[in-house]
Amino acid sequence: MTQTPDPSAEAVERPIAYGARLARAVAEHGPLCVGIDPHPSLLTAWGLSLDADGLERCGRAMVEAAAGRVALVKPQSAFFEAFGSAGIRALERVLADCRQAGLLSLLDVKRGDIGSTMDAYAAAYLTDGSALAADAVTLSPYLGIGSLDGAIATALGSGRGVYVLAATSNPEAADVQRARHLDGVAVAQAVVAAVSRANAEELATGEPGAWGSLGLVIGATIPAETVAALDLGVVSGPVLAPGIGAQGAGPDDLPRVFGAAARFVLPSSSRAVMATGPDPATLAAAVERTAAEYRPRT
Ligand SMILES: O=C(O)c1cc(=O)[nH]c(=O)n1[C@@H]1O[C@H](COP(=O)(O)O)[C@@H](O)[C@H]1O
Repeated sequence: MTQTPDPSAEAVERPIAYGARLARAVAEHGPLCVGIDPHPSLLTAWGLSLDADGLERCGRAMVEAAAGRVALVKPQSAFFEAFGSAGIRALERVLADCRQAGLLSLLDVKRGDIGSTMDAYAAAYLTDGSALAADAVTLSPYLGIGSLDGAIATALGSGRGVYVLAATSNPEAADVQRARHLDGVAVAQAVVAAVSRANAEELATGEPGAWGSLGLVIGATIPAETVAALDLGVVSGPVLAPGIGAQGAGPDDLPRVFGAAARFVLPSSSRAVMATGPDPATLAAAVERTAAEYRPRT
C-alpha cells in the first residue's frame, strides 16, 4: 500500500495532517462521532418535508447541535444522493457548515472501485476547493486494498483522512471479512495490518505520538468470533465504531471488542441521537449526554 504524498508538493506547503487534527479535536471534545443520517421516517418525525429542503434543514440542525460538543460528524451520503442533484446540493451545504463551524466531517460514502476511478472519487471528496470536500471519507477495500492507494495519497497530500472498512457491523459481513487468506490471516485482519503499516510510515516522518491519518471501520456489534480473528495491537490511527445506540451496542461493548486499541476508537451514533430532535435544545442535550457517556473517565 503506497501512501507517501508527492514530496515536491510537501516542500511547497505541508498541510496539518488529519491524524493530528483529529487527535486534537478528540482531546478537546471526546471521541463521539455523531452520524447525520436523514432517513425519510426521521424527516417525517421532525415535521420536515420529504425533499431536499427537509434534508438540508435536518442536516444543518445536526451540525449546529454537534458543533463545539463533539470532535466530528459523519453525514451519510446515501440519504442525500436519494434526492438527486438537489440532495447533493443539500449535502454540500452541510459540509460547508462543518467547515465554517470548525467541526471535522467524515463523509460516509463507502467508495471502492478500480484505481483510476478511485482517483475521480478522491478529486470529489478529498481535494481543496471541491464542493463535496470533507475532512475524511469511508472507503471499501473489497476491490483489493491496493486499489485505494491513489485516494490515500490524495488524502494525505491534502491533510485529509480515509477510513477503510475492516469488520463492519452488519451480520452479512462475516462471509467475506472473516474468510482467510491462504496464509491463514483473516481478510479483515489483512486490512487492519495494511492500514496500520501505512500509518506507521506516515508517523515515522511526523509528530511522535500523533495519530495516523488512516482509519479503520470496525463495528461495535461484531461477534466474538470476529473479535477473535482480529489483532488490533498494531492500530495507530482512528477506529470508527458504528453500531452504538440504534444497533444495540453501548459503552461496555468497547473494551470487549477493541481491547487496548480502545483509545483510538470513535464510537458513532446516528439514529439514537437524531431521534431526540428536532427541538435544538433537546438535540444538543442528547449530543452532550451521549458524548459524556463515551469520554474517558479521568
Ligand atoms: O461506515 C459506517 O459508518 C458504517 C459501518 C458499519 O459497519 N456499520 C454501519 O452501520 N455504518 C454506518 O453507520 C450508520 C449507522 O447509524 P445508526 O445505526 O443509526 O447509529 C449508517 O450510516 C451506516 O451506514
